[in-house]
Amino acid sequence: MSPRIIPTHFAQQPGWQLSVGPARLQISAQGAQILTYQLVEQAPIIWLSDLAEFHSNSSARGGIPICWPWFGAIERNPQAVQQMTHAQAPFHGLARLQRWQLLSQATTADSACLVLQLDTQATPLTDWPHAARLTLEVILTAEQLNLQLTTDNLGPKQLHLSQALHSYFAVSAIQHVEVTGLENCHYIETLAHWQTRQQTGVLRLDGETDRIYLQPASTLQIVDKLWQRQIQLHSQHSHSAVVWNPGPDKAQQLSQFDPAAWQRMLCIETANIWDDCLSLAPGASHSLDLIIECQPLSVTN
Ligand SMILES: O=P(O)(O)OC[C@H]1O[C@@H](O)[C@H](O)[C@@H](O)[C@@H]1O
Repeated sequence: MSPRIIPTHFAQQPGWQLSVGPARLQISAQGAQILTYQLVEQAPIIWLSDLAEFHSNSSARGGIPICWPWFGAIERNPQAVQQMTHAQAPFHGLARLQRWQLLSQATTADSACLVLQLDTQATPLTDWPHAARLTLEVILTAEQLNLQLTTDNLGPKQLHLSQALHSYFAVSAIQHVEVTGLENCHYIETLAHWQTRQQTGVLRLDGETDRIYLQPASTLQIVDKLWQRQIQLHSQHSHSAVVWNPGPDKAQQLSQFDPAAWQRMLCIETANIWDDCLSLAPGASHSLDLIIECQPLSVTN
């Protein structure tokens, strides 16, 4: 079957289903949020909560929400980012709360490409009165998912922002997973007074984890021994990454989240945060690139 893009809905939210060879992807116009990504007859690569809800003005739990024009709590961002909005600013910014516009869609013999846009000059954001264009280009092939998130500063002043592609990955069981590519990196331990620490060896998770890694390798891997597979994240123009898992206690408080689901997911968020925030002069633009691919462990190890 040749590559396809089919319009669909997630509850009342418009979206699209992309298929290329064995690769399947679903994306919603709400937040330009990728909801699912997997290869047919294999376990999902991107995790979507069984309890996910699809509403306007909010994001579904799972997939790849886009955090922009700030990441996390506004007060944890540099002053310059904070000054672009007000104190009541919602967690993870405004982009995931908006419905994005479809700019283009196309297929080739071996790919499907969809481009969504949020233009704050055409449709101003009341909590962030600046002119910018945010564009997500999604290119799906049989082997890879390619994402490019571009910010263009359309206004007359410097733009200061933080952002992340907040990817939720599916894992067999969190205790059987290792993350490589973070060895020796410094990280901010947000669960211990935001202290700076240093990673020794590969990362194994055994409970709540919420860390900002600084200067990670450009390729990170989730090595899943039970599922005998490796998910690779190749990034460009990102020098920070968040690793998040709610663990058993926080899982009970999360919206749209089965309390046991923390054992089956892991977020690795490809980011520009902390001392990696963006500062864009008038007319300047920045593209954050992420390629996700999944291979059997026997091929790579
Ligand atoms: O529930 P939200 O707003 O989608 O956020 C989920 C998580 O997102 C992560 O990026 C943060 O590091 C966590 O602290 C946070 O809990």
